[in-house]
Amino acid sequence: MSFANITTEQKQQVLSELSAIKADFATRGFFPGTSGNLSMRVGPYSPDEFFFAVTASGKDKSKSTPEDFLFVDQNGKPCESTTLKPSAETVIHNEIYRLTGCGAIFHIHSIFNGLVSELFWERRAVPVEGVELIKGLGIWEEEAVIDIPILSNFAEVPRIVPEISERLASRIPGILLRKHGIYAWGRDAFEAKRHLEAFEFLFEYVYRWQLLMNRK
Ligand SMILES: CSCCC(=O)C(=O)COP(=O)(O)O
Ligand SMILES: [Zn+2]
Repeated sequence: MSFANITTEQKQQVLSELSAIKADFATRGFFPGTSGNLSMRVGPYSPDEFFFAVTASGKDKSKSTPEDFLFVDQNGKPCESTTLKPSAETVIHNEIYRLTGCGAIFHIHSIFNGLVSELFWERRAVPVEGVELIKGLGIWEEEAVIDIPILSNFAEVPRIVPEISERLASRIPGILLRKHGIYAWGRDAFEAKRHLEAFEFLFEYVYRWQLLMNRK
């Protein structure tokens, strides 16, 4: 199966879903200073061969243009001739697709995800206990207790990749990079968006709970 076998309709469907999510996230202030990146897979999947649309690097993600996305392969190489550069963090998307076979991955930077990543850095995970919105991550047990993994962040993005396979926890659909941002994924864009929103809610909840507990 090569990229040439993927139909124009399949590609258009992915681009239109991603554009809608990008516009929605932009109105919510999820892309400060051009940060963040989004991707969605298209066509069949095997860990050795897959294709996805990803945001172009360094763009103002609150703007909608015909140059917002490009298609890349499992090595992060563009599938079509283009002058666009894929997100500088495409290698992270590649590794998450390779390990999980998921259908979409969304990454944003926020004050709360940055703060909790530092607050809980020593334990390398953000603990969340019994908060209802854990169900938004697809974990339905009563009073669930979860640990959201925090990974090292490096300016040289490929250095982040080895830790992903070491730390990715099967039931938690996301990883937090220290003082950087959250990567959330799902079977499709709907699920990845629900996971991202649930993570962001839980990060703010945990942060505020810590403040309450530690007030004098
Ligand atoms: C300007 S934010 C620093 C890069 C980053 O963390 C990010 O999410 C955006 O990078 P991209 O190459 O995807 O635009
Ligand atoms: Zn980032």
